Amino acid sequence: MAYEKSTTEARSSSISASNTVPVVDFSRFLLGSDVDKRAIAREVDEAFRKVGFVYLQNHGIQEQKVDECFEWSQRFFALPEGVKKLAPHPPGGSHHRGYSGLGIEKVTQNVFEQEELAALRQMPDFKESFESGNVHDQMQPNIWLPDEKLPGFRQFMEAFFLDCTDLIHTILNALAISLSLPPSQLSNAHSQSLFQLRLLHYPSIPRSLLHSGEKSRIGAHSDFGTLTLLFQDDVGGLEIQHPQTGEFIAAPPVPGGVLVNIGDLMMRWSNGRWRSTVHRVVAPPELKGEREGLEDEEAGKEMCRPRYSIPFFATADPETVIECLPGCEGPDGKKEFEAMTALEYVQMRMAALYA
Ligand SMILES: O=C(O)CCC(=O)C(=O)O
Ligand SMILES: [Fe+2]
Repeated sequence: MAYEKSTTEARSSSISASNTVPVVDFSRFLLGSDVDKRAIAREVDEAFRKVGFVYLQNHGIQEQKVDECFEWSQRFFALPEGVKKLAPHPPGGSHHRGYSGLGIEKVTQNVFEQEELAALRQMPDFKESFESGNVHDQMQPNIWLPDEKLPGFRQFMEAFFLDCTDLIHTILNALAISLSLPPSQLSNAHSQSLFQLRLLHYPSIPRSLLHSGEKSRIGAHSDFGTLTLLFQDDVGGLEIQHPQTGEFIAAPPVPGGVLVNIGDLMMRWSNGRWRSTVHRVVAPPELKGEREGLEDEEAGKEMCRPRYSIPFFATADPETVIECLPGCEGPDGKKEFEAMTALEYVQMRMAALYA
């Protein structure tokens, strides 16, 4: 099954994104001189200060591998439900691996009250997901399908995990350089690379259900780790909340680019210097001609295309004490957040996701 490449319509909308979310050519960091590296580190720092998101182009992960990952994702989600459930996500939020079917997860923003969470889960996100992590992660071991159900899937995901891991460590080096810290200081605090590769599938759904709010693709939330990479297909629908105006603005796919954003843990660590920006996935923009030839009634039921995305979540080593990084203090030396370990923080957030 071929992964369909971008349409002209989706490509043209990417122009508006670059007005809001900066696009940075990361090859100058990967291959450039020390002067180039510092310049790019400054650009990334500025993007994270202003928007919390940046598109990196020429990021070093081959486009063909990203395409292949989307193809595997499509193959996985096309399997019968009964097969996908042979790799079940365990109940609860402490072991975040394996397959979650439609309507299991409800992404929430800062809702820890049990009753309120229960109410929100009446309208779960209309998506299914598969999570995998580091092969050395003993706290959250991977949960794979029996290999014969999708031969090659596990091998590919384990390799892609390493590609994404390398990119995360390189971005962390850029961030350390931007703060004039020893270049590997942040990377060293992620030495165990206890990261999470997530395959997401938002099935086709009537547009009207997304518009009316009866169903959602992914509700407004911020990510809770340090950094997230986000690969998206050409469908669109991702929106980020503009930090100044509060308005949600489209963050469509930029061909060949990966979207990178700051999570809550990094926001705390940087004393609020880098923003953990709220984002969501809504109905995608309509393609030209999509409604042509439809009667009004049918048009109302018009289906949104299915969407696939691949987020990769990074977090710091569990024992890392997250307290204001040198150089990030407020004007009067003020630290906004109390120190806590990365583990304490992540456990608090996960518990709210799957109670
Ligand atoms: O599917 C997307 O584009 C966004 C996914 C996301 O924000 C998440 O999984 O945290
Ligand atoms: Fe997210």
